[in-house]
Amino acid sequence: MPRPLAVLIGPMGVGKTRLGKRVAKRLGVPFTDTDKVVVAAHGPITDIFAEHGEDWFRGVESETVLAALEGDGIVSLGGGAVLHPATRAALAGHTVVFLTSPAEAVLARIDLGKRPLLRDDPGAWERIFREREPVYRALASHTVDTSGRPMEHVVDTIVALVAPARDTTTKTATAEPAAEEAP
Ligand SMILES: Nc1ncnc2c1ncn2[C@@H]1O[C@H](COP(=O)(O)OP(=O)(O)O)[C@@H](O)[C@H]1O
Ligand SMILES: O=C(O)C1=C[C@@H](OP(=O)(O)O)[C@@H](O)[C@H](O)C1
Ligand SMILES: [Mg+2]
Repeated sequence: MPRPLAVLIGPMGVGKTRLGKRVAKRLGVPFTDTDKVVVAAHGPITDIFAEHGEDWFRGVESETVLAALEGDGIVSLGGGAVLHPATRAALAGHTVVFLTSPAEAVLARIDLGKRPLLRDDPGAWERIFREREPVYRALASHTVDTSGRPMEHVVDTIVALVAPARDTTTKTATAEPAAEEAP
């Protein structure tokens, strides 16, 4: 059964989407951003929050994450996906990379208009992060600070963490038929 090489978690704006895409490209594996899947099916996240509320979004988000965990490659979650118990349970046993960054670095980078939880109160980032941090840490197999260096360097770090798992998968896949051919 396929499984992701790594799942990227962490608060809003740390780079899960951008870095995940670049890591997948570098490794030549598929990339799934669960927010993008939700948006493709239901429209912009700000509109979903306004029309259906956060709880509805979290339900759809969790179903989307569970489906993505049945696939391969790199999977990036939305920052609050780990709030859902089913998502947390499903992440057990996966390679989970917690991306983190100081608040100042994040708030300097992101488009607040696209993040409904921060748009009217950017100071909420730090508060939301502190609330969720124990959950991120509990789920993480690895933690990577994405601030203070060029994105490609952060990509290098994540690739170095994740590539050995891909190499093992490849070797196992090629080794099995050879073993069967032996007398
Ligand atoms: N290491 C980095 N250095 C500088 N900018 C970054 C870095 N990582 C991400 N960014 C920028 O921060 C913004 C938010 O990134 P994004 O991938 O959407 O974060 P997330 O998915 O975690 O919310 C984007 O504009 C992205 O280009
Ligand atoms: O932290 C959160 O609760 C959210 C993070 C967003 O994703 P990113 O973390 O990719 O920005 C998006 O899922 C939604 O706006 C809610
Ligand atoms: Mg994202």
